[in-house]
Amino acid sequence: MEALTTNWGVMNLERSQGTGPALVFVNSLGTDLRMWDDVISRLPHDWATLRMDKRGHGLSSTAPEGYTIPDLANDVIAAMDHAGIERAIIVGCSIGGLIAQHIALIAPARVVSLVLSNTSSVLGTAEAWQDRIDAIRANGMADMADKILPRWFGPDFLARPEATLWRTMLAHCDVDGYTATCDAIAGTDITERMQDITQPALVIGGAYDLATPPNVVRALAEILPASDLIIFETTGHLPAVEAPEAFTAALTGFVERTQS
Ligand SMILES: O=C(O)CC1=CCC(=O)O1
Repeated sequence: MEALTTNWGVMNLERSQGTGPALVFVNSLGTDLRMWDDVISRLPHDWATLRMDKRGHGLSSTAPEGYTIPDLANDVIAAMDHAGIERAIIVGCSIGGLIAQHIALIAPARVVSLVLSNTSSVLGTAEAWQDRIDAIRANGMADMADKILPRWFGPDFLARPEATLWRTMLAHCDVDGYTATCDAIAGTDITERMQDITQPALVIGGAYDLATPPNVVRALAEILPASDLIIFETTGHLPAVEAPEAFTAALTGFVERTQS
């Protein structure tokens, strides 16, 4: 764990050094950097990794509301600067994938390639996000966590005791941090700019994903100029948690194929 002081508060980072490829991991809404634990522990030991808790998530400070996805992309770039990582493979899940796409647009020289897990160029509708924000303000995160868990996980993982741990992570999320992040997602649609992302991309989906279903993920792969697509048959929205072996195999295969 490492603390990076920013103009909005302190960002929690974790990194490992290595002489191999550098990978930067960006997590989803309501999760913290632990979502990548079971992937990072399976990577070749000489690969360098960096991950962080977004504003209002995990051990990072909660920033005043009103920030955007480009602000969150600049937070990742600041973390890369701090870690001395000039170029990296950016691996993002859901909002993390949206942030990764923004990094490719605003700082293309920093991006070797993209791994876009369970994401799109636009996530949900502004109305649905406002409904979620209103519901959380009225009933709290624990109530929302019960509704979100079946969106996160396929039936196999939902039946396992570990699913409860992920519900707890979500239920403990800071309300202001979580809702400000929902608001940032609600204001974002970069579909028109996707042709400008020319780096190789691996797009990953899950057959049981209710948040970004396979048709949404497939459409993202089709719109990106250079992409491969994998749909996992047993997972939902968080395959890095549900099926870390398969996720890591797909990730390492892609990195080895596209490394330049
Ligand atoms: O919480 C959900 O419904 C799933 C999700 C949407 C954006 C994100 O990062 O996770």
